[in-house]
Amino acid sequence: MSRHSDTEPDWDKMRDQVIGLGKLSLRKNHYALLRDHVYELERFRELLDCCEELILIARKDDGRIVDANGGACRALAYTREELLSMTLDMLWSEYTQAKNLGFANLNTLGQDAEVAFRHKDGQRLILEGSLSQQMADGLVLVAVVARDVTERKKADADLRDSESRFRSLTQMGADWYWEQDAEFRFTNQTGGGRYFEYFSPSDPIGKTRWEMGYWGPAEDFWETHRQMLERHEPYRGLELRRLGIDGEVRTVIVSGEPVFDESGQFTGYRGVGTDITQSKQAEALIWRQANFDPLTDLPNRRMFHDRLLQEIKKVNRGGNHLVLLFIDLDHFKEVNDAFGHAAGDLLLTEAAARIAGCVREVDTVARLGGDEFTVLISGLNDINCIERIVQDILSQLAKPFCLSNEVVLISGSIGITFYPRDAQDVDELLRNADQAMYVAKNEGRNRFSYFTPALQEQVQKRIRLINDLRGALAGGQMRVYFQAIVDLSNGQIYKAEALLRWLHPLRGMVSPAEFIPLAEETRLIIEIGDWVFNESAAWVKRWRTHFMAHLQVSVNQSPVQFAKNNSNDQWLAYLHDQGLPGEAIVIEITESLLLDSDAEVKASLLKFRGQGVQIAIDDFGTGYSSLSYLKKFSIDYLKIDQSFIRNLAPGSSDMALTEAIIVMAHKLGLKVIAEGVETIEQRDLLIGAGCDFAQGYLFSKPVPPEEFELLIQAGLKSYD
Ligand SMILES: Nc1nc2c(ncn2[C@@H]2O[C@H](COP(=O)(O)OP(=O)(O)OP(=O)(O)O)[C@@H](O)[C@H]2O)c(=O)[nH]1
Repeated sequence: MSRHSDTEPDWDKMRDQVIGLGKLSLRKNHYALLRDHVYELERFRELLDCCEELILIARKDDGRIVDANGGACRALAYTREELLSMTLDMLWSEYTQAKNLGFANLNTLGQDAEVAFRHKDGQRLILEGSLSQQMADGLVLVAVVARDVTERKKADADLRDSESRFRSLTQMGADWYWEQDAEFRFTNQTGGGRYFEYFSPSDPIGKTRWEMGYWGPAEDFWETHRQMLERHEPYRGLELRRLGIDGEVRTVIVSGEPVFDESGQFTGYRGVGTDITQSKQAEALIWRQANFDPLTDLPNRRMFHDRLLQEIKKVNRGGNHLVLLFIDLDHFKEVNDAFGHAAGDLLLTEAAARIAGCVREVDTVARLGGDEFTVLISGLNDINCIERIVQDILSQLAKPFCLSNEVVLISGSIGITFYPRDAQDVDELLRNADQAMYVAKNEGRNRFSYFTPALQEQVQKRIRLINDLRGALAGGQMRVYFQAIVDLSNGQIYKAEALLRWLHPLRGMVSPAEFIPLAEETRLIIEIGDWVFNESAAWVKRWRTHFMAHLQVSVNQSPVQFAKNNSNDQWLAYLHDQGLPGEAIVIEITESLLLDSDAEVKASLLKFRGQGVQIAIDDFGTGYSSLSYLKKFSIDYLKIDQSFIRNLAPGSSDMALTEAIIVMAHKLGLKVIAEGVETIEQRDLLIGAGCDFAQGYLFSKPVPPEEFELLIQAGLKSYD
């Protein structure tokens, strides 16, 4: 142990503080020299403690730590005392292994190496530094001088990770990343998938964007864009197009932002690009499908509506007249029925082309659906030339259509309306054109009709009537009248026809000719027809029970009612409920029903007949008067139309026709009823011709059921 005074240092203590070798090499008799060394060492020690690097000295053999500086204490969170009580492998788990390998697994002894130490709290610290061996007093010491690079390594790894993520994402996706210098020339481009293969040269490096064949949405686009670049402004979603080597235009979206260095100096732009060609194409396809008719390639109803609206706005801003033509092909259904839907399609396509050929490019020809087309003609100074255009369309449509192996003749009916003369808005204009077209149809087809104020009045009246008709049944305004049908052999009432009457609260009696077509069109006839049937059945039941056991009532059934599947079943069920036999009822149908007939109509008629209900053909002679179906559908009665009876005179053609019908019907086993018999002469001629039954004013007008009942009771006064 050494002695010491106040002025003299405590050598024993100092000796302990001297780094590493001090303790072993200290000699007291070298005091003066030593004192200088000690001061020097103390300063050195302080310096080493302050430095951020870790310094650890340990015995190589057992790894015991013999010295540690302040940097080591701070980095590892141990006090110096703690460290001096530890071995190196407690901090560095691979120490023993590294030592056994002669530290060969470290880069090289004495050079920068990277080792993992353990922090006091268990965390892993990456140290980068050197490892050296020293000899002191016969001992081999290992000196670790290192820096804690954990944070830096982590930041490097994060950066590498994020770069690799970015790289793999840009490689995988169709988007790309680009950089430009201060002259807006590309310096880098990454990603883009196959996009750049569409262009030659595909490499943009060294070029500006406008040198690469892109074009923008407007003619002066590049000028404006370059001005913006010069102002170093960011941009988003710039849509550009470029022609690819495959001849297809490709669309890209580009976004960019200016880049500045640390001194605030502008160094260029960087940004991203996306090829949106496919989505643009899909968008265009969807738009086309939504706005064009796929069969004829003409604008469809929706597009037509838009264009009509635009044209109306132009007229409202002071433009010329606007003309709307509504074209419907005549009897087009027959083309489908006779030659098939595919042939119908061919005809529609050809008709579309012919119509389009009659008007200017600027006019809109559209297909609203089915065989309906519209033409919008705007900016006309002289509206008189419309008739020439319409005539041209009609004659083009009337020319033969060659469909595969067939030559088909067809025609069209056209309605014409003017804006603003005929309507206030799109819907009204279209509706009026449609109405005018219907007038052309009703007047015989293959012609045109203008929409006129009278027509407008007619249309409004029609709309009012339809509205009133909707409430007529519930409002108790409907009546069933009965007209007697007499047996011409004895003048007795044998049957009656049930006839619908509408007693309008304001207009009085509305003619069936006026409201029945409307009821059919609106399908109100189904409900009304059921009511007529039920009423008729109820009355005939009463009359059969009290007055005339064999009385039959005929009820008219329109094709619309036939089209409703279960109408007939319902009627038969009602008869059954009333306890009435089928023979009490005759169903009157028109020839056209049989002409258009399908298997369902036939089945339906057979079902009636199966229940004893008889079938009569109404208005015979006015339609096709085809004989074949009379047999095919097992018809019971023919009703000769009153137009033949009206002019019945000996030797007249109507007389000849009437006689022929009667003979033919009898040969086929059918009975004949003459309609509209008004005079005794007509009656006698019919008796002479062998007609079975007759109805008409001569015998009785259609009368309310109560009156008809009196008729049955009283017998027919006019028959004598
Ligand atoms: N081939 C074909 N037929 C169609 C198409 N769309 C609708 N139709 C048919 O076109 C027909 C249109 O008939 P309508 O206009 O009602 O009647 P029409 O026979 O022309 O008789 P009128 O118009 O009274 O002269 C219907 O039979 C539809 O089934 C289509 O795209 N292709």
